[in-house]
Amino acid sequence: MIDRAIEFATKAHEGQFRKGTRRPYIVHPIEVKEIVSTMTRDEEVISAAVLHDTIEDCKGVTREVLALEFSPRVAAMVAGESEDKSRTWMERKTATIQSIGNAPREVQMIGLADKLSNMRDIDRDYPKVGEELWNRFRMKDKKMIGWYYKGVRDALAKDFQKEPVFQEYCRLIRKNFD
Ligand SMILES: Nc1nc2c(ncn2[C@@H]2O[C@H](COP(=O)(O)OP(=O)(O)O)[C@@H](OP(=O)(O)OP(=O)(O)O)[C@H]2O)c(=O)[nH]1
Repeated sequence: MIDRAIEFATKAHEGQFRKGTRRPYIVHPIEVKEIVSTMTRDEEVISAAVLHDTIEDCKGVTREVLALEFSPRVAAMVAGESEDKSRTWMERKTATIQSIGNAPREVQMIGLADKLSNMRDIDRDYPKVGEELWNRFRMKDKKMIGWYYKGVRDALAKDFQKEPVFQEYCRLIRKNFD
């Protein structure tokens, strides 16, 4: 199932790049899969990690499509990672911070892996690009971007304190946002 998910996500994200770069988008879901694999061996969770941005970002991919191609549980996990893009940045990020603390463990794991992968990108790009980096994002304000990543960190702290990937996430936030 994991191989099929990689194939599906590679096709779905074809032609997409990470914001402001020529890095093929698929690099990010693959990294999220690798981070999640350090926390679980559950194939459906690992597959959902690879697929986590397909409903949000890929034309024609819906919860129903993923339920048929993979399983209703995989589809539900990916839907749990998807933001409603008709809402504003502030509304979406506030809703994520409020919901992730009480979300099912697998949705939390994929959410944490997603944010850690983004933090690794920021940690790699910030020294090269400098303050211009924040212009890549919808919310161009470093303070607000930091507010969001810290909100997710605080919501997950009680359940993930002992996970090495959570500790790495906290370290990268301190390094780049404190
Ligand atoms: N750090 C980083 N992020 C990039 C890059 N390319 C794309 N992204 C994506 O950008 C999103 C954050 O961008 P914003 O402009 O702040 O927010 P938005 O797309 O949700 O409106 C993240 O999506 P998300 O995971 O759906 O949302 P989030 O919950 O992490 O904000 C992240 O995966 C990149 O090169 N570096």
